[in-house]
This record gives sequence, structure tokens and C-alpha cells, in this order.
Amino acid sequence: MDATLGRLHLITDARPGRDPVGTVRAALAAHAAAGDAVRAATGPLVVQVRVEDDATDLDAYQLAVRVRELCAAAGATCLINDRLHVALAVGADGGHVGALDLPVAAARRVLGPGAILGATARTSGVGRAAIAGGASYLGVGPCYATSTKDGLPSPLGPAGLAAVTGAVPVPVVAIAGVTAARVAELLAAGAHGVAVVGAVSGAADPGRAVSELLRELARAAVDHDQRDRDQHGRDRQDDAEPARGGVR
Ligand SMILES: Cc1ncc(COP(=O)(O)OP(=O)(O)O)c(N)n1
Ligand SMILES: Cc1ncsc1CCOP(=O)(O)O
Ligand SMILES: [Mg+2]
Repeated sequence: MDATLGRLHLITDARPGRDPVGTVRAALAAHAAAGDAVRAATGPLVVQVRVEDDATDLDAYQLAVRVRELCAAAGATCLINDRLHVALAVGADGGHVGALDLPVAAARRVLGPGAILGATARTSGVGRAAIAGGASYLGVGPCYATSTKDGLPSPLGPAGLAAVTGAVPVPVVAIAGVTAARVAELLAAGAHGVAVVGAVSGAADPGRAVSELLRELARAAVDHDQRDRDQHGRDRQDDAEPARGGVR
């Protein structure tokens, strides 16, 4: 697992009437104000710059420049959705591609070996192919119904998510319809983290929404690590004990 990939991915909401830069500022402030334990468990905030499909490259670039500056000053990770030339132009940490974007292997060639590269996958087969092409994490969804993107297939739910997380060796970020209340079940299904648009952009207080998401992610990650340690402890004990009826 990539230890440096943060668990909370905030995707910008660039629909008319939204304030993506203000929301990013509020999110970065909430992350900075979170306790040390929460920040240690959740890692750096990841901000993914996503604009509407019909936005111009100039719009995308101008938003990306501002978000990249804010992220750099705060130690956050900045990724660019779809438009990898914009990622290169602003010096982002990486990018995210899906089925209608550059193929993953081509995206890897564009971004170079050191960049973070996310790829969308709804199945383990697509996920494995993306990893073979150079993806460093997978965005898996829609996990639940969402109102911020049209035309998606039916939601995978935690069971569909688990079918992917159980089959791949890279961090999985659960997306669509994610709320703080759903974080625990998503991490229990094997997700490393979550990506959100509406839960933060549509909140009355985006900073507070980020604080709640971080708190739930930290709690679930710590629970999950503890379960892992317990399980490995049991495995070690089982290995040490001779099989029943065996020679003692
Ligand atoms: C973390 C994460 N997961 C999935 C997506 C969706 O990417 P894609 O399928 O290419 O759809 P668009 O976002 O480009 O409309 C994502 N952006 N981030
Ligand atoms: C970009 C994207 N891809 C799948 S859902 C989505 C938007 C995020 O969904 P939500 O607003 O429900 O967090
Ligand atoms: Mg895309």
C-alpha cells in the first residue's frame, strides 16, 4: 500500500455557482486544525482538480494553478482529473484518468514514473489492467447513488467495492455518494480512503464536513489496523501451534 497517499480526496465542484477555491481553502484549514492523531491516520489531504467536461483548458489551468499553490503551501497533494497536460503545466503531484480519458499506460508515459496516477475501475479486471498499465491507486465507484454526476451505472455498494479491493494490491479510493456516516463500511470493505464532491461542496459548512470525514476516516483506519494486527497475531499463533492430532 502506498503509505503517502492520503485517505481523503476532495474533488473540486466547478459547476456554475460553486466556489471551488473557497471550498479547498476551508478543507485545507480543517485538515490543519485536525488533531495530530487524525492527521497521522489520514495522511495528507488530496485535492483533485476536476472541471466540467465543457470547461476550456484555460479555465482548468487557472483553477489548477490556484489549487496547486494552496496545496503546496499546506503540504497537501494536488491531482488533476483528465487533463494531464494541465497537471504537467502546473507541476501537480499527479492525475486521475477514467474509461474515456487517456489509457492508463499512456497517462503514465505522460506523467512520468514518479507521479501519482489514479484510474477509475468498477471491476477487479479493469482494476488489474489499470495497475498493469501503471496506476498507483484505483478510484472505485459509484459506491452509492450520487447527484453530482449523471449517467453512471448502478451503485456497487460495499460488497461490489470489496470485490475490487480484495483483488488488487494498490490503495482503493471509494467514490460517489460518500458521507461521513458511510466511511466505516467503506473502509471495512477494504477501501484505503474516499473521494467526495457533494458531501463537502454541498455542505452548509464545508470545513466542518471535512473535519467529520477526517474523524471518521481516522477512526475506521485505526479500527481496521487493529483488526489486521489481531488477525496476524492469530495467524502467527496458528502457525506456531502443531496441527491437532499431530506429533508433539
Ligand atoms: C478518485 C476518483 N475516482 C473516480 C473518478 C472518476 O473518473 P472518470 O471515470 O474519468 O470520470 P470523471 O471524473 O472524469 O467525470 C475520479 N475523478 N476520481
Ligand atoms: C467524479 C465522480 N465520478 C463518479 S461519482 C463522481 C462525483 C462524486 O460523487 P459525490 O458528489 O456523490 O461525492
Ligand atoms: Mg475522467
